[in-house]
Amino acid sequence: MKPIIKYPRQEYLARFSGETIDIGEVINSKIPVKASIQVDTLTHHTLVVGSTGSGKTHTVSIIVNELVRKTSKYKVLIIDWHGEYMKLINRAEYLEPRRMPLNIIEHNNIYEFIELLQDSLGLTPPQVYILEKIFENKKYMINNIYDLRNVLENIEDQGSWFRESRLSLLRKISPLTRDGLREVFDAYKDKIIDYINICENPIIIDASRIQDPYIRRIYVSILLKKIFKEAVKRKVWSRNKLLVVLEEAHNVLGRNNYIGIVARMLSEIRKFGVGLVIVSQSPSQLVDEAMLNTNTKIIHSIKSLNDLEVISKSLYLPLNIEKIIPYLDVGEAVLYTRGLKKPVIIKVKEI
Ligand SMILES: Nc1ncnc2c1ncn2[C@@H]1O[C@H](COP(=O)(O)OP(=O)(O)OP(=O)(O)O)[C@@H](O)[C@H]1O
Repeated sequence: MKPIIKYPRQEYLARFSGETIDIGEVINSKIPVKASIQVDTLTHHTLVVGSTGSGKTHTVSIIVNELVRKTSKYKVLIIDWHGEYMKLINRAEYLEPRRMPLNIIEHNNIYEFIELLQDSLGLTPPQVYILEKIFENKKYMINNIYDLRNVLENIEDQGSWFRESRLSLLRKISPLTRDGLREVFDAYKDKIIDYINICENPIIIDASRIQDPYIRRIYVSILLKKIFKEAVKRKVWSRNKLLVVLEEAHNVLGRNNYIGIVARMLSEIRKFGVGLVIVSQSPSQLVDEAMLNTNTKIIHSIKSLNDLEVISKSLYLPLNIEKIIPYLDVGEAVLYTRGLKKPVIIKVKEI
């Protein structure tokens, strides 16, 4: 049973510059005040955490809807892990992954592709070696994942270690070539960047349509890599910014299973106008970069001691706020963002 909790009388000391979006109200403040986030802060990344059912998806939807209502400066892409956003986002463009297929083998970026497979499929050094040798050999014309599978099936073994590693590599790659995935991983050219640029409304990519979470993770990682690389290479979102919502972020930014290229880009990507909203149930499972590189933090109710400890340490939370976090009601959260002197407890508004 929830104990009776006395919320502290809150002093709201804020100094914002530029445009802001309102996401709710400060609870128990001396005078009624809106809980706001500076629009410019969004490219400095946002972390939204909380136990299941605490209100994360709802809060992210409010941020997106308010942002789109307030300014046309941002494009929005939601990578929807569980397919929860469609009904919550105003005027969203909804896409299944097979309508946004990815060209996963890019010859000018082959080592990055191998690294990404290494992280997402858990490849061993011999398996990485085999992939490098295959791609370095001009004899093989590999344009898609099916060509790669063919080469792996037919390449001559150079000893027993090679055979063993080749076969287990084949077992890891084969799920990507299953029926129904051809449209997802076999694009001649990626359409995602052009689509983001022409689309006026928030885009939701419903990753949950890829049923196997192992393959979903690979799709999401490759999608993020494409967006980040494009931002760095062409500075496409330097003026028109892009907000990317990454649900269930521990799947690609998990402490023990992160995708290296995505984690590394967290600190860099803001310079190129891309802001991430990292959403997860468990902050303690996330790589340190996710805590360090997020300027805005929204913490819904958290029950686990490990998670509480990570949050308290990174925000220097005062004890009277820290001890309330496990008992916050659905939709209530601790907000800390640039422009606020100290974290405040808020009630996120209804949709
Ligand atoms: N601020 C709010 N005002 C009113 N209702 C809310 C608010 N926040 C969340 N809810 C309701 O609480 C329920 C759970 O919210 P939500 O799905 O956002 O939680 P969650 O943390 O994303 O859960 P999960 O981790 O399971 O996806 C939903 O029915 C939602 O409509």
